[in-house]
Amino acid sequence: MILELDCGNSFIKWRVIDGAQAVTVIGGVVGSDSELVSALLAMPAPSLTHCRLVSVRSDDETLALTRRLDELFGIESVCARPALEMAGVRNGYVEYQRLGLDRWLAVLGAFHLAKKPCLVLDLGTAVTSDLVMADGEHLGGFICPGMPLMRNQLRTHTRRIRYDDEAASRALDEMAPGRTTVEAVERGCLLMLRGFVLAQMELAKEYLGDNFEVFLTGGDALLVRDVLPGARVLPDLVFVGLAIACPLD
Ligand SMILES: Nc1ncnc2c1ncn2[C@@H]1O[C@H](COP(=O)(O)OP(=O)(O)O)[C@@H](O)[C@H]1O
Ligand SMILES: CC(C)(COP(=O)(O)O)[C@@H](O)C(=O)NCCC(=O)O
Ligand SMILES: [K+]
Repeated sequence: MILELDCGNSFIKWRVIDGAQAVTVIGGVVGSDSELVSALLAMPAPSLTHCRLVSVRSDDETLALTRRLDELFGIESVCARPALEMAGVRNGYVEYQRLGLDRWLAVLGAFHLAKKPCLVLDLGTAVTSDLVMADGEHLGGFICPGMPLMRNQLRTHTRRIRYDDEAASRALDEMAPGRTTVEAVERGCLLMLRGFVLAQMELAKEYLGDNFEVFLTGGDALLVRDVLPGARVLPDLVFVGLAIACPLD
């Protein structure tokens, strides 16, 4: 059994796959290392043999987690590393090491699945967009704040915008002009996000032509699915790239 981890800025996405069949046995989303450990300890006897992971956290944080996994389960972790070129994709960053590893893996996964030009949108703490041409050349991309960052900026940098997360989730049931603060902020931020992804579609047409595939991933992917009807929504896209970047055989 292989443990796979995608350590983002807010959450750790984890899953255990049966190495032989590459079938997901169990998985989830947790908020901390300790929650991950609890979830893993609660699993019904899954003998973990390997771990592979991608992290956009600090090296110290990542090391602390891999040490704990080694202590508890006796498994060594293989971490995805930056690369200039891999699986037919050429990293477009001026300094390839600086491209977020979650972005790199999502791009590798998308190009592997599409085998044609791709626009990759990842909606997490931050929202990222990456463009890849037909020949695998990664053109670079864009980063903007995601929903959690937008709402938290408003809540912490104004005096009178205050509401809790539970109210926030209800506010998006409709998109009419907000009649409460929570509705006004949540719907306003969501419109910004939708505007961003639509702008990316226009850019992608300009740079990639008309025949490109759109991939949508990250915890908030579903919030913009309506405005991107042709997009492939793949919550596990980073894991597709992780398997390419860290083969275990
Ligand atoms: N099961 C879930 N647990 C946590 N967050 C979730 C879940 N489903 C959707 N989300 C949303 O996903 C967002 C975080 O996305 P994610 O891709 O995990 O971010 P990151 O990779 O930056 O940690 C949050 O804004 C939250 O609204
Ligand atoms: C842009 C990101 C913060 C996105 O992180 P996430 O929202 O997935 O937690 C991450 O990919 C990152 O730290 N990138 C390094 C900077 C860059 O890609 O240019
Ligand atoms: K992201």
